[in-house]
Amino acid sequence: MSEIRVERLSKRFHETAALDAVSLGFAAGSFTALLGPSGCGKTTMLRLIAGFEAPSEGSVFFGKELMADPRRQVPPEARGVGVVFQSYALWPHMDVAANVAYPLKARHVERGAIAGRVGAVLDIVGLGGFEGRRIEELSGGQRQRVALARCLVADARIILFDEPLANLDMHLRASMVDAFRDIHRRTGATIVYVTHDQAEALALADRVAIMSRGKVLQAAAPQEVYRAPANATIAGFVGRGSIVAGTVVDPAGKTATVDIAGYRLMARSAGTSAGPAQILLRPEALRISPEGIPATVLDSIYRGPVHEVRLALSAPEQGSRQELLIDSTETLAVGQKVHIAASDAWVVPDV
Ligand SMILES: Nc1ncnc2c1ncn2[C@@H]1O[C@H](COP(=O)(O)OP(=O)(O)OP(=O)(O)O)[C@@H](O)[C@H]1O
Repeated sequence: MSEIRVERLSKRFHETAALDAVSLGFAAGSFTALLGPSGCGKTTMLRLIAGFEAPSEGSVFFGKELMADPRRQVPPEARGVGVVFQSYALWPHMDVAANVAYPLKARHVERGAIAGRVGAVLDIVGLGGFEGRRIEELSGGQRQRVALARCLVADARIILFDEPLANLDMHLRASMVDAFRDIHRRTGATIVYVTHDQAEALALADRVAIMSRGKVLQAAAPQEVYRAPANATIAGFVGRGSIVAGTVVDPAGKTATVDIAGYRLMARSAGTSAGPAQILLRPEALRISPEGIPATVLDSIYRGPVHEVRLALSAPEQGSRQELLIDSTETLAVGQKVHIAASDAWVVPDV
């Protein structure tokens, strides 16, 4: 059974509630990224699913089968789950083939069948022909691929990743992201992937679960988490952007008219009422225009094709200074006065 469901799952370590009554389903064959700041409970959730920790309260199901509750705990080795950690947990003195073959040997798979299976998974992770290499002779990325191959050889229907790319440089990370996507396509396994890197989560997963302080704040498709974050914490955590104070002038269902610093624009909303509101503006939806939100350039950093420009809103009635981030193809001078038009905006729900 490759569907996972956790129900009111809690884990306390002394006074710390590492996980706090979380209910979440992971459909068979889905790829979910658990995303959130350090200490929010991502690894704890993974360890409870794998069986390395027992719940304080609540339960873990694989399909209809109960894996764990406070009274019953199916041991990790009986759950049929593959786990890949950021520390590769390989045997450095053994060669690649021996490391990858380990789960098959533990299951007493016939010797003749092992070499073929090992060769096949090494091909999948791009290490065909590396069987005889010693682990100590491999780069970090290659080691991570061996760990992945060892997980795949066991044919697990559920694969759990705990920050598997955290120790790799940017270039290697990009190539491993491709490898993970490929593996998900090939195996159809249910994948739960822990990361605190939002770009990785958005690129890989078909669903992102944003966690904070032991709770899941929002679990939705990457596009939805980015375009329609359920609250200001998520908006600040996923993608670049600015949350500014505005006023909803006309709620009108899913497209509200809002006023920001005296300029009116249309904003998507989940249903809001008239009055003060927080508005999320993403840099790619903003541009310099003859008419728009009045602002002053604070600084400008060249980031490849565009300049990332930080602006102060000219809105004396708002009291505290409010900032806006835009991507501009033009070079702008510090202190320059401009107007900003927005092709998209989101009224952040009040929670
Ligand atoms: N074995 C433990 N004993 C005591 N406290 C723990 C233990 N494991 C985790 N915690 C605490 O539980 C909370 C959640 O930890 P967890 O490792 O799940 O967070 P995380 O989101 O994976 O963080 P990171 O991104 O830093 O790995 C933290 O406050 C942590 O200190």
